[in-house]
Amino acid sequence: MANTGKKAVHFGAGNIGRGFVAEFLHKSGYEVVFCDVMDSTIGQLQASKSYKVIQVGAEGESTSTISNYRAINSRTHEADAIKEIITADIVTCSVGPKILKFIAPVIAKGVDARSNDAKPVAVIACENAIGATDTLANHIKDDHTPDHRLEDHHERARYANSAIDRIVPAQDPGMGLDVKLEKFYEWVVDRTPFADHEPPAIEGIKWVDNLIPYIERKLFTVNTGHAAAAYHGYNKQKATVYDALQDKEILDEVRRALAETSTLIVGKHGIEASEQNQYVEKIITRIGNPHLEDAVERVGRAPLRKLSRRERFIGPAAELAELGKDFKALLDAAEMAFRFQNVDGDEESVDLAKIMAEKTPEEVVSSVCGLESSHPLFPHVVEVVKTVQAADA
Ligand SMILES: NC(=O)c1ccc[n+]([C@@H]2O[C@H](COP(=O)([O-])OP(=O)(O)OC[C@H]3O[C@@H](n4cnc5c(N)ncnc54)[C@H](O)[C@@H]3O)[C@@H](O)[C@H]2O)c1
Ligand SMILES: O=P(O)(O)OC[C@@H](O)[C@@H](O)[C@H](O)[C@H](O)CO
Repeated sequence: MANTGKKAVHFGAGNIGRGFVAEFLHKSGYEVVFCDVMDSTIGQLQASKSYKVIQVGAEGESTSTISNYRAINSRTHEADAIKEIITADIVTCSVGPKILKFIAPVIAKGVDARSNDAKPVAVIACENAIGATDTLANHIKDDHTPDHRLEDHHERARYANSAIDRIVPAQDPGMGLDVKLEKFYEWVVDRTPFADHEPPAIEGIKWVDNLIPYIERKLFTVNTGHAAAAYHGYNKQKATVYDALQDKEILDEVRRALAETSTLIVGKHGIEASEQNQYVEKIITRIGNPHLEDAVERVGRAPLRKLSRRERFIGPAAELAELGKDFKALLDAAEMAFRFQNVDGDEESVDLAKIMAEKTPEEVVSSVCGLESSHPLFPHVVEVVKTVQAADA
């Protein structure tokens, strides 16, 4: 791809960062400056001129080569990262929703030092969370920008929420920087922050005026189904999501959970039931891709986040409970998530085990799931927690 002289700074050179975001930025002619905190990844990126993105699926394999990048450790070389942001066209990130607050200070300093005469930098968080860019923007503006610099902050940066969908499993360490992923992708971004400017030219982005139906449909179908398969699978000692879905009982659980979220999505967003059914079928095929080897531990990672109020189980179940509709399968999957404790390498699963051992069921539901005791879902989740605590005792 010809160099257009445009530059993107991307925080998080992990699976989706290298495998999807950087691939599309590269294809669109941007130089990509990766910012990460893992010396090993930064070192490999600095020592190489290119890496490969390998798409796998029933149709076979295809490969793209990513080049024209640099890399900075933004923790140890913060000043260098700030310098790059001052002259960047785009800042993206895929670091995980809980890490946004740690990258906010460096982005805030870079944005604050930009000229108001330049086009505002487009900031797009590519995380699995509703309103992730808003969360990042709030950290940047509220916690790291002086009050007197807020009034014209929008002259220096525009913040757009996004929904990003592509399954990128944990990579075999022998792969180096190369990334194996599925062929399918979807990247939907809110156009409204760019009403008075052209949005940045990035191949593959679908620009929309109302992102909520897209992000909710994605999170409550792809990620609800994925997580349900992973947690049921983990509890039946399955290694991968593919293995889990070969078990008819688990596949039924996934289908039941997605039937519940479909009721919500169809009713709330005016999506045709037949279109949602097709979407569900496509998701079940995608998460069951035998070529991906997606470990249940990766898909179940961070159970405290996944059991939280706006996330893939409690979020839709709470809305269904308010509507008097069925949410049983979502709570069956949540039960399996509560059982995802002390998993090797997963800090939140260790914290979850501690919380489950030390707190009353009511305290668990209010602190982990963020539900008020007056909410109609509350007593049902309390029963789930009681069951898991009794089994743990
Ligand atoms: N993997 C997928 O299939 C997929 C798909 C869509 C969205 N996502 C979302 O993308 C995000 C990242 O997921 P992933 O699978 O790529 O995870 P990952 O662990 O492979 O990558 C995260 C990267 O962020 C880096 N990081 C951590 N703290 C940092 C900091 N303070 N500054 C800069 N970099 C930092 C890590 O070193 C790592 O390289 C998550 O929000 C995830 O939900 C993932
Ligand atoms: O990234 P998480 O931890 O929110 O969820 C794990 C997977 O479900 C997720 O990474 C999917 O692979 C991805 O969201 C597909 O688009």
